[in-house]
Amino acid sequence: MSDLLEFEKVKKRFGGVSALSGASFTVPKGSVTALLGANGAGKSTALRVALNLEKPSQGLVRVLGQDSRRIGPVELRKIGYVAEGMEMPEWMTVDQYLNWCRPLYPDWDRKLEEKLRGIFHVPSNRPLKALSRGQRMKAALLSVLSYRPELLILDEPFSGLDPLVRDDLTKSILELADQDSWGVVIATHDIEEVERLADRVVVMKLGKVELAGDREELLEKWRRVEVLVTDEWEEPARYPSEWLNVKRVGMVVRFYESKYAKEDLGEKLKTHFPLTADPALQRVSLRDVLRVLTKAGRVEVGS
Ligand SMILES: Nc1ncnc2c1ncn2[C@@H]1O[C@H](COP(=O)(O)OP(=O)(O)OP(=O)(O)O)[C@@H](O)[C@H]1O
Repeated sequence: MSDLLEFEKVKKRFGGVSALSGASFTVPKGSVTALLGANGAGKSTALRVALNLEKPSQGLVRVLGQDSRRIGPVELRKIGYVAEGMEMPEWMTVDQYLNWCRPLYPDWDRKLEEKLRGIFHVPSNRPLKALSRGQRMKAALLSVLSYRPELLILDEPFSGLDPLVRDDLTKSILELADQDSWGVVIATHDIEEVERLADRVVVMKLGKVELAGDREELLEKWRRVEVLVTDEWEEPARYPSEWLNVKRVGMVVRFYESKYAKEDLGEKLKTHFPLTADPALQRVSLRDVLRVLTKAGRVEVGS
């Protein structure tokens, strides 16, 4: 099994609301997959279906190779789930909470727990209800990372946290991701976090997957192109549909090529800019790709 999580044409309806409308994507072993999309795109629902907190109305979700509707304690011991605003036993102190969690997980790694405590500095004798948002998130992550889950499912874990806390959390996750053959799926609006953490992206829109794949492969297909035109140049009636956000400012035409292949782009440039010299090509960031696609109405990512 190389995919820890597989969604096959999954639909989920809540009464008249379609939260998932045929979503398909995978989270392979060894990957950190970011689940992106505007508010209401279906990210949390997808993760809840994966955890069997909701049943799919149609389609199939496999989690660690099992139909999500059949997963039970055995699988759940290998899955870590942390979501913003998740319920925790508020009256327990962090120490009591970890003491309570430890025997539930045969793979609990005491050394790793100590190491993470050293990094996170969560006040151990304070009840969970008295912790700040960041401290709560750290306590929650501590309680799942310590049993080295095969699949870590995070729903908006960093929203509203200060940059230093986010750094701590990101580092700990990446450290684990390096060591083990495990996988992470993280629903987020935070593109910066995605750029640092994820090697795969899945972008959802209205319950469907609009774009999915390896981050580097995706970025390799994109270039920002700048062409210097002359007075004789006549603007073509149409540009190739894979050229997005085409703009002319003075004698410069700029656009984003979204299906970059060196020779192919050379040919297209010759056709549309026959008289011009070498164009300037630049690689782009994931943030740019998502911004341009959002503008073109292809996807929505939110903030
Ligand atoms: N229990 C529910 N009952 C009714 N509708 C729901 C329920 N859960 C989710 N929905 C609806 O399903 C759609 C998808 O919601 P979901 O929470 O999965 O989106 P999301 O991508 O996680 O959004 P956000 O980024 O705002 O967290 C929304 O229209 C939401 O209102």
